[in-house]
Amino acid sequence: MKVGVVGTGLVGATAAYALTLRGSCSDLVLVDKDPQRAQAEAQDIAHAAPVSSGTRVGSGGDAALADCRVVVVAAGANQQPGESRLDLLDKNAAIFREVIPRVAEQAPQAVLLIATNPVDVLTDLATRLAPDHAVLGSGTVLDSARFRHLIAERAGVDATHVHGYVLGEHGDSEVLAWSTATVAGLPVADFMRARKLDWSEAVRAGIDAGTRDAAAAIIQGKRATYYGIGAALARITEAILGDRRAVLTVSAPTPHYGVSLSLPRIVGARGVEDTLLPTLTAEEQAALNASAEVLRETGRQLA
Ligand SMILES: NC(=O)C1=CN([C@@H]2O[C@H](COP(=O)(O)OP(=O)(O)OC[C@H]3O[C@@H](n4cnc5c(N)ncnc54)[C@H](O)[C@@H]3O)[C@@H](O)[C@H]2O)C=CC1
Ligand SMILES: CC(=O)C(=O)O
Repeated sequence: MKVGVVGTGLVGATAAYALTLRGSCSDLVLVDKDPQRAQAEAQDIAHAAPVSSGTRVGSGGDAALADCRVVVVAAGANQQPGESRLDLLDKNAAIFREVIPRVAEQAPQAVLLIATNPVDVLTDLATRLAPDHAVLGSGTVLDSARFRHLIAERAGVDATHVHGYVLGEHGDSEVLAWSTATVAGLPVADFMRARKLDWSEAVRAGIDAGTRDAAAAIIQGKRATYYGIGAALARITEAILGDRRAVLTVSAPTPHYGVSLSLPRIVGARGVEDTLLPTLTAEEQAALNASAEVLRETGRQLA
């Protein structure tokens, strides 16, 4: 149950911390182009292990990734205030062309879990660079969590009892699939009506903006996001290690759309085990088609 994290900046280190606190794996190895950074993060996180899970945490070069079952890739630049995720494409694609073949060689059995942005386009690229590996991206797992959190606040219930999927790009064109949203098993609109809670257009618009613009707002306030994605990466990793068949909106190559994007998928030992096609309204489906086109167009710029 060994996991590697490549790129131990804010996202990679926070994912490693979450994996350690949750006891997701027995061994964790941190790798970065700055070995001192990886070593220092590993030391710091290792000090959380005796008071949490006992996970063995270390660092090393690429060779330390041998025997990993999952490698989380969070290497690369993050957004500056005002930048979109797609603006990161050129620099992070260059990093991936260098990093992914090395990771694939050192960790031949690993599922590669991509976090670096733009995550959908880089999931496609990593799939091409590591054709013998299972590859998936964190996709909209984080966005779906943001969506659920905001609905839960309005509904006044525990967010773990709220479900709902964000589909398509992890980015500006993402689709909040309201028709999939439920609270305690009820369609969200029915729940709100039954509880006499405000479910006006303005409330829904606020949830849309709060989900779609969350990253920009957090980056404006503290320059980066990392706690939400750290927990999401730990959750996806656990689904793979434990063959949990968890339903998560991860990103993966999707022949129907000709690109990697997020749909609800069953995640297990081989990464994506199956893809679910939710019944969407005509409006949601049109928005998903448009989101796929944004990603296809961005992918063409890369080719
Ligand atoms: N998928 C998602 O939902 C999210 C994705 N991200 C993305 O995660 C990525 C990382 O973000 P942060 O950790 O905030 O950035 P950061 O700048 O804190 O860390 C990036 C790390 O990558 C390392 N790195 C760069 N080139 C490398 C190479 N060739 N080999 C190994 N390591 C290398 C750097 O040394 C640095 O430690 C960004 O692309 C960011 O946009 C961030 C939040 C959410
Ligand atoms: C930065 C980013 O992709 C996010 O927080 O959603």
